[in-house]
Parts: sequence; structure tokens; C-alpha cells
Amino acid sequence: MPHLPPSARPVHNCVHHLSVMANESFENEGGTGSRNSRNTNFTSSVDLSTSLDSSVQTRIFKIIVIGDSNVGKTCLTFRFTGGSFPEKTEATIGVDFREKAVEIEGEKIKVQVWDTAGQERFRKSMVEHYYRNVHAVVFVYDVTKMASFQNLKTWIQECNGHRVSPTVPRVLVGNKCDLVSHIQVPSNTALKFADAHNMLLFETSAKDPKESQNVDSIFMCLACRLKAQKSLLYRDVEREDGRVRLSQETDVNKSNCPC
Ligand SMILES: Nc1nc2c(ncn2[C@@H]2O[C@H](COP(=O)(O)OP(=O)(O)OP(=O)(O)O)[C@@H](O)[C@H]2O)c(=O)[nH]1
Ligand SMILES: [Mg+2]
Repeated sequence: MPHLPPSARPVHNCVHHLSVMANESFENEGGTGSRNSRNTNFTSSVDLSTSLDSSVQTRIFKIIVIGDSNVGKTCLTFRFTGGSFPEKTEATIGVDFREKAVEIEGEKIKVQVWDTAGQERFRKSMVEHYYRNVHAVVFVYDVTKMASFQNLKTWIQECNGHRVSPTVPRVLVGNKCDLVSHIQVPSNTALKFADAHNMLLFETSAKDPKESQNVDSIFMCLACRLKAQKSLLYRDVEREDGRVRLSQETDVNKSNCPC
């Protein structure tokens, strides 16, 4: 089980439920900004170069969680952002939007988790929004339900069909490992599948409190990777227009990503 480095610690969390989508990736002291959003709380709009101009802006990483209905997507996102297992959940309609502020290597980052609906009838009108400007994808299956593992192919196809770049990190999560005597998906089968699709595999339980650090690791691992990737992007911007100066280079190998 991966452990979090001291520099990748959660510092704050909050939860929003959205009926419309916000899809930009920055926040400053005046509030979160968004393009193409009908939510009046999300009004400003900046591009990458603007977001680099101010040191008070907080970067936001958009991570979507997808998979069959009932696999535990809501419970996993709740565990990460709220630190507990919800007593009762209902099928997600559209998307629930949660976020948590974390600090990675001295930078405060907002991890914005999009908890999507697994049921087709609750998701079909929203699918385009899920994938727009996504930074990372979490595919979830239920280790006690083979069908949810077999359906991953369909979820991956959908993701690819929405032009999600191959450079967008993806992880695979087998949930409900606490139900030991009901496990249907062997670890080695899941591992082969994850390897074949260039994903890390996490087997965990949103329910078991002893697994909470492992659940955190799923999202922190992605956040660390994204932070490293974005640092590379910043260097590219610097080369192109000469406006951005970074005092040190960061790359994936030098970061202290928990995975
Ligand atoms: N035993 C066990 N039950 C879990 C776990 N995670 C979720 N559940 C249960 O599984 C059921 C479905 O969980 P949800 O998180 O609502 O599932 P979902 O994937 O969000 O479902 P949709 O919103 O319909 O897509 C609920 O009854 C949860 O209590 C887990 O780790 N262990
Ligand atoms: Mg749900």
C-alpha cells in the first residue's frame, strides 16, 4: 500500500453538488474561474499565461471518477474529500462535485473530484462535460462483481472516444476489498489489465477505515503526477514566450509522488 510523503498532506476540504458543469483549472482570491459555465459563482475566465502571472492563484486539477453504478464511486470520493464513509448513498444523478485542497511540495493545489453517475439514464446528457478539460481519470470496479470489471473496456472506450489525451494519467481502482469472502476479481487478473492499459492498480475499500490512507493515495498520486507534468508545461511556456521564470526544474522522476 503506498504511503503519502509528508509533503503531500491534505489541508482542507469542501463539497459542492453541481447541476451544471465548471471546467477551468485555476482559482484566485476572488473565487474559482470557469469557462462555459452557467453557474454565476464561476464567472471569470483566464488562460494559462494569465494564471501564471499571479502567485496567489491556486491551481485546480480536475479528476473524474467513472465506472458501473454501485461500485462505490461516491463512497470513494466521499472518503477522500470528507474523510469518512457515508452511511447511506443514492445513485448519483449527473455529477457530484467535491474538492479538497492539498499541499504538495509547498504548493497549495485544489483537487476537484467529479463523482459521475454510473447509470446510463442519469449520465447521458452530461458525458461531454465530464471529459472536457479533464486532467486525470479514475476507473472504478467492484472486486466482488466480475461484470463491473468486464465493463471497464466500455468505460475506457468511452473515455478514448471523447479525445482524452493519452498523456492524461489514468488509474484503476478495485473497491470493496473489505468483502473478502465475496471477491470475484483476482488481483493478478486486475494487474494484467492495468498493465495492458498503462494504469496503476489500487485495490482498496472506501468502507474500511484502515484503508483510508490508501484511498487518499489514489488521488494524491494523480495530483503529484499532474503537478510534475504541469511544471514541465510551465518550462515549455517559458521557452516559448520568455515570460515565465522558474527557479527550479521539476519532472516526474524528481517529484516525491506517493506511487
Ligand atoms: N462493503 C462495501 N460497500 C461499499 C464500499 N463502497 C461502497 N459500498 C456500498 O456500495 C453501494 C454503492 O455505493 P456508491 O458509492 O453509491 O456507488 P456509485 O458507484 O457511486 O453508484 P452510482 O452513483 O449509481 O454510479 C452503497 O450501498 C455503499 O454503501 C466498500 O468499500 N465496501
Ligand atoms: Mg454515485
